[in-house]
Amino acid sequence: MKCVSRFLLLCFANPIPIPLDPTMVALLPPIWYSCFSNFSDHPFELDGKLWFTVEHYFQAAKFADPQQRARIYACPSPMTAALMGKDRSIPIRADWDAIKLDVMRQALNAKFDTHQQIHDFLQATHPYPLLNYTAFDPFWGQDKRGHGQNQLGKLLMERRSRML
Ligand SMILES: Nc1c(N[C@@H]2O[C@H](COP(=O)(O)O)[C@@H](O)[C@H]2O)[nH]c(=O)[nH]c1=O
Repeated sequence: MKCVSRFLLLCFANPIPIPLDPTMVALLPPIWYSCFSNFSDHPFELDGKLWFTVEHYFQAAKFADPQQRARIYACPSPMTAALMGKDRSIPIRADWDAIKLDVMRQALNAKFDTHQQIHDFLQATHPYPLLNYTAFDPFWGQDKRGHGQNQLGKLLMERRSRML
């Protein structure tokens, strides 16, 4: 990866690199970074099953109910898995807030262990900050004003630091 500035943020949920300075230009098409989205089509095995996306695994893990887990597992797209995971007509695990970072970490590990190409691409983004750029998710992402915890970006950078 070649960038003219080491301060470029690589944004992947809405993959538009944000130059912090007008002289900064990414030399890769922004869409390439979408492989870091949890919606990306990179299946992996975990807990004895083959999961279509990280989003499927993460949303299913919210529920103790095996039927709801099975429905999310079989969702035809990550968006339908995300919508089903937000359904509160079936209760989520009481300890969800305490475990959700670990669940996401496990799924990301499985994804990047399974797919060598995106593993190498994640490694190649070093030392650029990774930003899950979204106005709609103040926990997993961050908006253009810097509001939000960017926990997904942080987990990806944590995974990347173990590759170096
Ligand atoms: N809505 C959306 C994404 N949101 C994803 O939703 C998950 C958080 O779900 P929850 O904890 O239920 O709010 C987390 O995986 C986050 O990345 N991601 C994307 O790439 N594209 C999207 O359109």
